[in-house]
Amino acid sequence: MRCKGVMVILREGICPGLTEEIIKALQAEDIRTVEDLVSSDAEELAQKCSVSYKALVAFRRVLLAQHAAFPVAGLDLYDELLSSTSILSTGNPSVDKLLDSGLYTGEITELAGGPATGKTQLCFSVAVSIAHEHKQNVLYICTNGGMCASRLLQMLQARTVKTDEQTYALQRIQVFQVFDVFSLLSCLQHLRAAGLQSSTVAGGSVKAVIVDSVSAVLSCMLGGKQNEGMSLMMQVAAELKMIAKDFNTAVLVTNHVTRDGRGQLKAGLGQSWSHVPRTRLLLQRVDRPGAPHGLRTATLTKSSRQPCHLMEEFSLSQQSGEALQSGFSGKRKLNTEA
Ligand SMILES: Nc1ncnc2c1ncn2[C@@H]1O[C@H](COP(=O)(O)OP(=O)(O)OP(=O)(O)O)[C@@H](O)[C@H]1O
Repeated sequence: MRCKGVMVILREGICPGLTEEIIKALQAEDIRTVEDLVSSDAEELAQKCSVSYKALVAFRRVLLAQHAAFPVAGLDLYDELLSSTSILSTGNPSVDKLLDSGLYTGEITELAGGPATGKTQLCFSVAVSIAHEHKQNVLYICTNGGMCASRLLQMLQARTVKTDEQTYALQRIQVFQVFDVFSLLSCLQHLRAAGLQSSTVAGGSVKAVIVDSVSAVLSCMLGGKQNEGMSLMMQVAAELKMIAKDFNTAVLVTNHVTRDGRGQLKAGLGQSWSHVPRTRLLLQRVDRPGAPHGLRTATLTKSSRQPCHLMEEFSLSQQSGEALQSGFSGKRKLNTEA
């Protein structure tokens, strides 16, 4: 069951008939808040503080109506969650395996990795997969000038030869170019205020919001003595969380990486940001001799569903239904710390 507002202090005027005298009598029995009153045994309390049982029950009914949300059974809440959550394929089977089938709506997922590790290619793959396979809208916010429409089309062409299907899919991907944190924030605020809908030309709902990359506009604002960068970062985080929750949308962000004290790779933007994404994948290049050029690893470094440190290898040319060049993809255990 869920309740809200029950920590309200009992005071005169809060409920008809609840006089100062009665409040004092209740306080003498350690009943100080609405929560205390509604969770007490009315019969016992009536005897202890000489207030009529009928009056106490009436107070409880009024106060519950005023201060508590309609109670909902846990099972109903769970059913609601199941029916409203969608799992969206990323278009990359190896990455889907790590994410326990794909991106979950209502959550923020992060791709962290160094330069050219395939973050943008994977974002393209997600956009194409959602627009073409799921026939849903995607809002793609590009902060680093990395948007490449011809690459999106190339991925679509690998999925369908029908030009009208390619056109519809491209229409479902709305691209926003921003170049600093202020324009990112105002873009997110505008999209949220508009209910994510006004921006879609193809109709239908928005299933994913992609920000490639958050670190490109945030990392330059952090550090030094000023707290402004941290405050802006947490505002961006709050907007993304609200978008994910309020519109039941999958949010995908990309981040750079740094090294910790032991030289291990870790996602950038520091401790405060590290709590923002619910799931994080670390992308890395594969440099072993003879490895194909586009071979990458994805390692699960944060997850509430799967064991962390699971790793998959994949080829960048394998995205969104493209032909698999490397010829393998396998799950492994990695011995590094998140
Ligand atoms: N059509 C393609 N097929 C296969 N690989 C490609 C294709 N187009 C680009 N690439 C490769 O993708 C890599 C770049 O990946 P991407 O731009 O996704 O990296 P990134 O992690 O976003 O990097 P950055 O942080 O620098 O933006 C390059 O190595 C490039 O060779």
